[in-house]
Amino acid sequence: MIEANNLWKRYGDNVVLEQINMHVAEREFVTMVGTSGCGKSTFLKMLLGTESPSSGSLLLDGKPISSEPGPDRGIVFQQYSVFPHMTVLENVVAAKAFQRPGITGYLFGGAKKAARHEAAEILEQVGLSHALNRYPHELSGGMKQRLAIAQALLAKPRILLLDEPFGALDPGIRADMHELILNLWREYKLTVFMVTHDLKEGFYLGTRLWVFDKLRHDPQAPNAYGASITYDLPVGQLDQRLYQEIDDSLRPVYTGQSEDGLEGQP
Ligand SMILES: Nc1ncnc2c1ncn2[C@@H]1O[C@H](COP(=O)(O)OP(=O)(O)OP(=O)(O)O)[C@@H](O)[C@H]1O
Repeated sequence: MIEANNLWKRYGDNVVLEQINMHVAEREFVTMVGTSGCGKSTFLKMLLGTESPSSGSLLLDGKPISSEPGPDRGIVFQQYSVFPHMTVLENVVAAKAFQRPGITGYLFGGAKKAARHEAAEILEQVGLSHALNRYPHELSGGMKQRLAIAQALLAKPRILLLDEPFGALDPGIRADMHELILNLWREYKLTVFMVTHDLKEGFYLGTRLWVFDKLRHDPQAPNAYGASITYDLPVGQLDQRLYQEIDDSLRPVYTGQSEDGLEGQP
């Protein structure tokens, strides 16, 4: 469904990503980890279509991903991206209105009624039916992310892009969100790409885990080389030593070597 062929991304002299090659089939759940600034969000933005490759190709169904976000792709960010002056229901109805090409964001009559009905249905699926008339400031962090997920799902996307969506949530709430996202992934038959800083979360949620890291590094010119996908693992095959190796590679000071034991097991 999605493939990258020798994909590179540069911002001026800063090589962010290099030599990315991958194939992802429909309905996979890819989790992505890597040190801060290594280009994970940039990669998601290329999948969304708001950034484009500097060279190489990124294809969806064999065609280059268009430079506009399309209804087949929805995204949820870590920062809550909802309209503060609208209720939960209005937020989702507004997301629906903005989906219509060439429209200013207003719906009238029958279209508005249908949108409200659809919005209420999707809000029930994400567990917010009791909060339709609340404003975002009256919601918890987890509830705000449920709302953002509802907005992203509204267009019935095939691909859901998640950029650390649970990074700001407490562990208990995160566990609830994990169950929600796994249920939605199955129910909506989604293909998911999710960035996380939490390796355990990556292994728990994904069918496949990618680690982004630099294959080559020049201390004199830190921007000369970009990150690639250094591990591409089917998640069912977790090995303690490998887990530790990846965990070590995600620490701020990357030594490249991991000779120590198996402390900090998942
Ligand atoms: N629009 C832009 N213009 C110039 N440089 C950019 C732009 N967007 C990102 N970058 C640079 O690209 C690099 C990768 O950024 P990106 O946000 O993709 O990293 P990340 O792996 O998602 O980081 P984090 O885990 O901290 O969120 C950084 O050096 C960043 O400064």
